[in-house]
Amino acid sequence: MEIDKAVRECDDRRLKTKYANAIYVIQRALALYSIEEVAFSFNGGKDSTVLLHLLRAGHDLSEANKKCPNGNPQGFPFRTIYFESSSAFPEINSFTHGIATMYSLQMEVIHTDFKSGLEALIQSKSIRAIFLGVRIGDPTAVGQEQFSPSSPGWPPFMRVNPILDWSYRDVWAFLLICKVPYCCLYDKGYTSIGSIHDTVPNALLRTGDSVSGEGKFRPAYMLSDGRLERAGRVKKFSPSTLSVSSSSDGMYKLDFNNSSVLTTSIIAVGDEILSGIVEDHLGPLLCRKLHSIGWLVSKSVTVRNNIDSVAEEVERMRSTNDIVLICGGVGPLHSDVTLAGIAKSFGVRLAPDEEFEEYLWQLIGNQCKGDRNEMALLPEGITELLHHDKLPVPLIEAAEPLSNLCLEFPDVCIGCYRKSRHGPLVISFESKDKARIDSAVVALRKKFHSEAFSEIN
Ligand SMILES: Cc1cc2nc3c(=O)[nH]c(=O)nc-3n(C[C@H](O)[C@H](O)[C@H](O)COP(=O)(O)O)c2cc1C
Ligand SMILES: Nc1ncnc2c1ncn2[C@@H]1O[C@H](COP(=O)(O)OP(=O)(O)OP(=O)(O)O)[C@@H](O)[C@H]1O
Ligand SMILES: [Mg+2]
Repeated sequence: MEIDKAVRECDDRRLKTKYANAIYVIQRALALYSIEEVAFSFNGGKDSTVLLHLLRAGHDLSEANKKCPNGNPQGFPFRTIYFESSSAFPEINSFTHGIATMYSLQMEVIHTDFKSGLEALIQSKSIRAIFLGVRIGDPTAVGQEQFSPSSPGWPPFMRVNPILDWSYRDVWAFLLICKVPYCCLYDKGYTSIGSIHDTVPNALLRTGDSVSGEGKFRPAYMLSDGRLERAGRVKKFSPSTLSVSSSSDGMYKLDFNNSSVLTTSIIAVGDEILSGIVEDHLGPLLCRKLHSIGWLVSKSVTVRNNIDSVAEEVERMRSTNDIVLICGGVGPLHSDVTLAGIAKSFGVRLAPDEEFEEYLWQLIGNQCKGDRNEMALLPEGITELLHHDKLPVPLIEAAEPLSNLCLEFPDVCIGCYRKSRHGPLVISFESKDKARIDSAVVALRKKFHSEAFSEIN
């Protein structure tokens, strides 16, 4: 099967993992439901195009596992449903029908609304599970798992989401590596496609510096920050009221000509700021930058380096702001608890992230003594990481000895911070027992070369 071969032969480790997981979900579904009981919901969008080819591969692999006597089984065996609407883009309609012909899909075109169409399908066709190209980050994915029963009030069926954890980047890596056809709108700057009434090309892909009038757009796969996939969806704002451009300092600029101003809050994390040892320079700098691009900063606070303080503040702020910016405590040191606090406020786990792991691997490779997997933990559900070459993860070598030191001296409060991005790491000790501080300092000195320390007070 060409899809399986293309992915196996590519050198994109992350895509291989995502592919293997998606195939596993498909095969699980095919073990739980007979082929007559499943349907594939196809609408010509990029996510459902990925799913079409995964289903082709997944089915072939299942057949291969069953040692199909004819070798390569022919045809696409899944009932396919397409809710065709007069407000869909003509390019989407013709692509969907063209693909149905090209891959011999048994496609049923439904002209009713989703609920009635699904009701009829379930009653008359004994469908029990439907494959969807829903991904985390889609507004409709909230609360969904790879297997999620339909919502209350919907006809009863299992929603199967094999690409739930795929990022925008994974989708494009797959489509390009497998060299499969996709709808031509994606080559014209569309990055996520709804109806003709709510979808325009993504302004972040506009070529040249003009942000108004007719323009040319780069293809969807050129969008570097997948979190902005839906910037071309204009449900809440009419196209005339919002424009997005990127400025020379790399910040995105949103221009509104009405009163819809983005509200943001800033959280600085750091005991050293609250102890008055270090001044917070980043908060005021961010306030100036955000103000200059027209965002309203409603609050700027500093919290202590502990998971609950971070979680409580994030919880409070995220309900009243469009964007919450948090800085400090995101490194690899034992005192860096910001990510754990964010995870707690969203009620999710910290889980190893393959993309972050790969990034760390490229950054530190074999120098890393600790468990790379453990260092690449991020709140589960993050689908996009922004890469910034000038912001490497520093202090990795210091992380493991310092966390061991904390285990050896649980009664001493050991803090770490830097006064500036490139400044030395300051390690502070606090305890009522001066002798314990002295012992901890001696133990710390043993863990590093003497030249590693510039000053000891
Ligand atoms: C096969 C299928 C099953 C769906 N099941 C549900 C469901 O269980 N619960 C729900 O709220 N919406 C369900 N929807 C609706 C989608 O969540 C969503 O509203 C629809 O895909 C339109 O997305 P858009 O507004 O981004 O274009 C279903 C849609 C389809 C095609
Ligand atoms: N009109 C429709 N007919 C059939 N299935 C649909 C329809 N609309 C949505 N779906 C299902 O819901 C999934 C999620 O839709 P969504 O719009 O997020 O993704 P997409 O259309 O595949 O890609 P894109 O995000 O680029 O628009 C689709 O992949 C498809 O499985
Ligand atoms: Mg779509």
